[in-house]
Amino acid sequence: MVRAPVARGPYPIGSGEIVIEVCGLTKRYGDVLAVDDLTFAVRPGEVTGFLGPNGAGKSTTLRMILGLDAASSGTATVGGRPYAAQPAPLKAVGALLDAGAVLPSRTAYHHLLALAAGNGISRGRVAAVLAEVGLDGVARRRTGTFSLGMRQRLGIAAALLGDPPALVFDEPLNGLDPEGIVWIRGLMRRMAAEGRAVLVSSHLMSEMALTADHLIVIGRGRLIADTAMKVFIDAHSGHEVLVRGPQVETLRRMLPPVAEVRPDGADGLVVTGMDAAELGALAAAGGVELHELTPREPSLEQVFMDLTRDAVEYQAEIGEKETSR
Ligand SMILES: Nc1ncnc2c1ncn2[C@@H]1O[C@H](COP(=O)(O)OP(=O)(O)OP(=O)(O)O)[C@@H](O)[C@H]1O
Repeated sequence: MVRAPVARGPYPIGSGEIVIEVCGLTKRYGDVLAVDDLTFAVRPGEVTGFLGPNGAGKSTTLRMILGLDAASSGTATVGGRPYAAQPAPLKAVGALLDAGAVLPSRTAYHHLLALAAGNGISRGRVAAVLAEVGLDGVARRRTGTFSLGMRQRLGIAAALLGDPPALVFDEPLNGLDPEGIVWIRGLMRRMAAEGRAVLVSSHLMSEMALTADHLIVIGRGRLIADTAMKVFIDAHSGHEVLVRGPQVETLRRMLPPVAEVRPDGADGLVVTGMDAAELGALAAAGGVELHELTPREPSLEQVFMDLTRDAVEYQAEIGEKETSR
């Protein structure tokens, strides 16, 4: 399938080219299988949401992509090479993993300048990325005085320093105020529109629904879903109708076999397999009095929780065993 270009930018867009590729990736920590035979690809021009409950293996996967942890087996590559084989890593992939990992006595400018010098990046890029993240006014301040939101912006400036075609963000919205959240969402969208591949982890579906074009869901280190966000939303929305009234039992007996039904309180039914118009018409034809007829969409958060329930229960069991020791 040929994908339409989403915007002009310095990177190839819509070619379907894979920028980050994970193949059979596995990581064991002693008895813990943190990442289990994971395979997925991150494409340019898209924000790919990397979603999973706490402990699912997201950070471990990102750390292996970035060469910070060695895989037990399998491979993770950026632009076709493992991170360790990148001639200029900051020019291949920019990452925001831990916004706190900055010397507090250094100014923002000198922090970025040291990174640039170590990676063969020009001094001019430092000023450019400080402006991009809105820190140019505080460039000469020590980072120890920065708020979490400012440290997060500095971490993103560092990620952008090498103007890389791939960006990796681990839970970048954690702890941010609403303004910071809106800003990072906008930045991720902008980076993708420029043609970069953006991989961003989160444990909240609601965040991803607003930001990501593509979704990779993991649980217990394993792949659960790898799908376009639109396909995911379409597949999981608009299938329930709540019906209320004094004669819902009569309506229940009139329903065709395609309808599935469960009670909701004494006078309500939740019907799947028929839309509100079909149900309303059926009730009218049968002379059934209705007091409510409401299409309901399960929240994406609910769908995500259903998808990953087994993984979460597994984690809870482990937790219980550990605490009962
Ligand atoms: N250095 C380590 N040593 C031992 N076990 C580890 C180590 N790092 C991670 N783990 C375990 O690997 C599993 C996956 O952890 P990971 O941090 O990758 O998950 P996550 O999806 O990023 O979770 P969260 O959303 O809580 O950050 C967990 O069971 C965790 O306890």
